[in-house]
Amino acid sequence: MSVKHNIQTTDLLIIDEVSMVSAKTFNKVEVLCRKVRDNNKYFGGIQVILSGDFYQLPPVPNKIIGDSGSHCFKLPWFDDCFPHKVQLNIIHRQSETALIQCINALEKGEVSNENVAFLNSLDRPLPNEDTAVHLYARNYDVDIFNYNKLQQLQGDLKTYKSTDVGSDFYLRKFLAPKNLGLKVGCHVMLVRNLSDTLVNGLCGTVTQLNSDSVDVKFIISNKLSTVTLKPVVFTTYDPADKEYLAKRTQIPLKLAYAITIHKAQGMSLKRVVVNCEYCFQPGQIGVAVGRAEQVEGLRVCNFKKSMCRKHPSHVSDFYNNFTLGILKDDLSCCRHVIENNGEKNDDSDSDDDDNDDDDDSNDNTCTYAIDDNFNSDSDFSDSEIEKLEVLDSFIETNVLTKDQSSSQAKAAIDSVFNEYVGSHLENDMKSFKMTILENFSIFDEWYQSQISIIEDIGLISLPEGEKNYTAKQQHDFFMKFHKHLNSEEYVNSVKSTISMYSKDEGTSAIYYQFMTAILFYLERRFFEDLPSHLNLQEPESIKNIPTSDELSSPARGKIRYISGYVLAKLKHNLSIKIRNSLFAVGSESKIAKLQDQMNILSSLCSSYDVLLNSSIDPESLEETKRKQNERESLTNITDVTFDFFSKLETLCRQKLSHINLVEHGKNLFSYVTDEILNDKCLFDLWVQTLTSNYNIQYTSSDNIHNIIHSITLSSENYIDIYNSAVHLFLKVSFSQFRRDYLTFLKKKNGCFVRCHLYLLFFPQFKIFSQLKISAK
Ligand SMILES: Nc1ncnc2c1ncn2[C@@H]1O[C@H](COP(=O)(O)OP(=O)(O)OP(=O)(O)O)[C@@H](O)[C@H]1O
Repeated sequence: MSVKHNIQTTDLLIIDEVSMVSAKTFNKVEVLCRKVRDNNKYFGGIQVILSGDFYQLPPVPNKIIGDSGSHCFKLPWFDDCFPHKVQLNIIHRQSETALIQCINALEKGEVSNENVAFLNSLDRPLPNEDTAVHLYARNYDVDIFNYNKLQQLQGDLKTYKSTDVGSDFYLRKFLAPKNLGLKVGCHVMLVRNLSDTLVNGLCGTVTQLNSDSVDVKFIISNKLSTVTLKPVVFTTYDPADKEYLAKRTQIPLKLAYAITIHKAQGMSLKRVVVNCEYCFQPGQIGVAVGRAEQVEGLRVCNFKKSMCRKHPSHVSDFYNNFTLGILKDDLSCCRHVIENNGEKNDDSDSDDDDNDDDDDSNDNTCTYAIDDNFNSDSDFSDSEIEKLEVLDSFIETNVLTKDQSSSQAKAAIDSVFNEYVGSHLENDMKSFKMTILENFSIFDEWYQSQISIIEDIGLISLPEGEKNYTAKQQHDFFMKFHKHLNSEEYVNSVKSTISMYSKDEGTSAIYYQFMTAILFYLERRFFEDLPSHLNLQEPESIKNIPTSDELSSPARGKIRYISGYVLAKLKHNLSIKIRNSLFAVGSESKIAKLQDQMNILSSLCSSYDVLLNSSIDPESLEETKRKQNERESLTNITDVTFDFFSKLETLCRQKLSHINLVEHGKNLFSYVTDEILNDKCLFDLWVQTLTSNYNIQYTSSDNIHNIIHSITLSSENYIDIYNSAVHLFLKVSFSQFRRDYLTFLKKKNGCFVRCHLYLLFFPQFKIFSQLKISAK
């Protein structure tokens, strides 16, 4: 049955676990129902019941589709559409008072010392712990636990390899694994809705492994049934370009000895081990502990009071304003007509009540992303997506026209985005790029207007038909272009365009940077043919470089912050490699090596609260915390690790100098990388750092061969991580140098406009190899 038919014939829609449904998704569902049913009542007149607990897990933000993860009740039309709210006060899953009280406290983030003592008392082995479900915050830990568990199970391992098409970025977000390793008797979970009874999240046991299918025993409606599962297609669809970003064909199963807390929300579990490490969301530990039915079947590991976060105040406000409202017998009170409310709701990207202004700009648009983020799998089958495309005829979308100017605009977006790949702004820029493409016409309008402004400036300053422009003509152009950049008209045009995409002040500055980079891209098109032998005055050395000891606490805090980012990024990359290798044929030694690297990286980090008690430099920690926007869950480095990175920072500042820039031009980055990687003192410090944090693991029963093997492996890993950590840190330093250099030129050099433009046009200082700059 098609999705469209389902929407047209539904009378009552029940949405459970609504705390995890974002405002953006919820809004799209409302618009879709209204448009498909061609009925102007909320949800096209479908009666909607929401159930859930907003003190449980909040929605997962998805930057790729511009979803900030706001709660659905923040939508401006929510109260109008849902006038009746009912609170269920009787708890049936648990009966033990201490447990119930503790779950409530955890969900609200108001944990008392008694609660802490109670939770700590639950860190003991369970009877039959082998049969318990283990809950973790991160997919990585879940996959590793399942991998180890399957290795321990008797029997032959069979690996089902997926068939993949598309980008790795999206492929790794599918719940169905790349390599599905199974043994007869293993515990698995269905990761796809296949029918009314075979639903996403259903657990069972493998009974037979066939060449291209798997037999699984499930309990369905209190009866045991064996089902043969064949591969199905998982897809991620890009509504802006109307194309698939990724497709994976795989048997819709996943090992289920461990699952994420997100996946477990809604379950009741008889025996459960909750691992609190890396819990970062408000309500997350409460949800995990709340899965247990009895204290007897609950183990809680690695709990710390500091992990309990409070929900934002709008959640408690929501409950404080709870009211049943006026309930009419015929329920006509629940079927409002939208027209009466001034067309409040459309499918603009607004996902909270601050964004009402956006509405007119996007009237009647409806795009929908099939979004496979880390805990929610697409429930649409492949053929259903094709059917969904039919809906486009109902809905006037801002679809990209394929005319030339639009494709040029897209090329501009791609080119500018590429400048940020690998930088700390990459994710933000990617998210903005996706947002633009979703609602392309807003950007395109701005883009076309800027083209005509620059063309005007060009025409005035650089007469058509001339082959070589004089220095005066070029100067004239640069000055006018610069004047435009600083004009109120330009600033307002960018601001108003951005405001149609986002109201979040935190991201606006970054988006502003993106739009201005687009302008430089446009300008560059005029100058591709210009002779590039302009003379530059030689600037003085940029600034004095402080030694590690002279660094101020904000500077130390910044080094901690950047190093934390570098290590987090390396850990993330490693976890992707490990997850992709699990169960791949012949990958055991590779996995062991990568896991060792992960342990080494972890040994360089520490949690914020541990650091606060142990660090000799609490001042710089405060600064790091401020830079991390009060988010203590981000990666922090130990004091010993700090010593290494501050030495690295000093070296970077010494090597990234004007003299080296003049000498090495566009090869500056690779020159400095080689120099630093070959610095013996730095490498010595690295080895000291690692050996003081990390011990090579071997047991007393290991023979000498095994011990030497471990040492060799660890030494290789030390070098691998050294290379990647230095390389990434240097990239960050390099972009900082670029910014400092620009500022310097702006202040000190009369030709700053020219430099400024060239520096921005030619990443990696390419232009300097062509310019005649001489060192003193
Ligand atoms: N009225 C009832 N009488 C007896 N048992 C009930 C009743 N309602 C629910 N239960 C039992 O309580 C347990 C929890 O129910 P349910 O999963 O519906 O709660 P929930 O509020 O959705 O929980 P959560 O949101 O934490 O997942 C289940 O085992 C269910 O069978």
